[in-house]
Amino acid sequence: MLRKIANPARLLTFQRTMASTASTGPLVRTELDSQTGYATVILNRAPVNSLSLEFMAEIIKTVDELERSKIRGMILTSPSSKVFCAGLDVLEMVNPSEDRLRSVWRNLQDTWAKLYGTSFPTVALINGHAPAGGCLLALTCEYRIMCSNFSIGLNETQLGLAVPPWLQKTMRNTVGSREAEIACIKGTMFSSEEALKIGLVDELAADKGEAMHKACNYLDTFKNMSPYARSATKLLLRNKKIEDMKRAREDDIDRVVKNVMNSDFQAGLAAYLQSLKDRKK
Ligand SMILES: CCCCCC/C=C\CC(=O)SCCNC(=O)CCNC(=O)[C@H](O)C(C)(C)COP(=O)(O)OP(=O)(O)OC[C@H]1O[C@@H](n2cnc3c(N)ncnc32)[C@H](O)[C@@H]1OP(=O)(O)O
Repeated sequence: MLRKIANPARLLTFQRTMASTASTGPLVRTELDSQTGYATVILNRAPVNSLSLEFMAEIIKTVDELERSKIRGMILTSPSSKVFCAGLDVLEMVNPSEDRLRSVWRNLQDTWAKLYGTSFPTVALINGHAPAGGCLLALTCEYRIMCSNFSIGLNETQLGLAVPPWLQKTMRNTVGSREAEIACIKGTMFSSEEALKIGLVDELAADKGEAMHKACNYLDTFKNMSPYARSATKLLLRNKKIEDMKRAREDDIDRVVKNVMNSDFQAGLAAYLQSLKDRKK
C-alpha cells in the first residue's frame, strides 16, 4: 500500500508503509518530482542494502506501482554514503530451508526482470560499493552513474556461486563478451575508474549531487520523445532476454539449491563471513 504525501514544494513523497526489518522507516522509499515526473527510488535496508526475500518483494512492488503511476523516469540509489547495495543477503544462504531458498532466488530473478523490463527510462545512481547483486541491480538500469572511490562487479564466483546465464548476458550486453567472460569467471571487482573504462558504468561523478544532476540530464534526453516509441523499442530489445530467463527459471533455481545446499559451499560461506568480520579488525 502506498501513502502519498503532498509537500508544499514540487516534491511529492510516496512512502511505503510496510514495516522494515533492520532499517529505520520503509525498506524502499520513493520520491516523485511532480514537475519532471522522475521518481527517485531509495533502497533503505540498513546497514548495506543486502537483498533479503522481503526487501526484494518490496522492490518488485515499488516498480509495479511506478508503472501504474506512469512516471517519466526512475533513479535508483541508496541513502548510504558507502554502499549502493551489498548484493544478496548472505545470511539467506547460511543453512537455509530449501523452500525459503527457492523463494529467495525466485525473487532475485523477478527483481532483475521487473527492473530490466520497465517501460520508463532508468538510471542507477551508484553512490557506494555494488558487489554481486548490487551490480545486478545497476545492470538492470539503462544508464549507470557511479561516484568515485567505490567498487562494482559480479564477484559471485569468489563466494562459490555460479553466475546464472541471464545475468551473464546482461553483463555481456553492457561490457562486451570478452570483458564479461573474464570478469564473471574471475569474479572481478572493478574500481569506479576501471568500471568506466570497460563500459560497466557510463559516467563518473565526484559526489551524489553531481551524480543526481547527471542522472536527470540522461532522463531529460527523452523529454520530447514519444514514451510509446521509447518504451516499445526498449522492450523489443529486452523482452526476449526476460522470456528466456523465465523459461529456464526452474532449472536455474534447482542449480542454485544444489550449489547452496552443498556442504563445501556452506564451509566456504562460513569462511567468507569470517573474512568479512576479520577485515574490520
Ligand atoms: C538464480 C541464481 C542467481 C545467482 C545470482 C547471484 C546474485 C547475487 C549473489 C550475491 O549477491 S552474494 C552477496 C555478495 N556480496 C558480497 O560479497 C558483499 C560482501 N560485503 C562487503 O564486501 C562489504 O560489506 C561492503 C558491501 C563493501 C561494505 O563494506 P563496509 O566496510 O561499509 O561495511 P561492513 O562492515 O563490511 O558491513 C556492515 C555489516 O553488513 C554485513 N554485510 C555486508 N555485506 C552483507 C551481505 N551481502 N549480506 C548480509 N550482510 C552483509 C557485514 O557483515 C556487517 O555486519 P556486522 O559485522 O556489522 O554484523
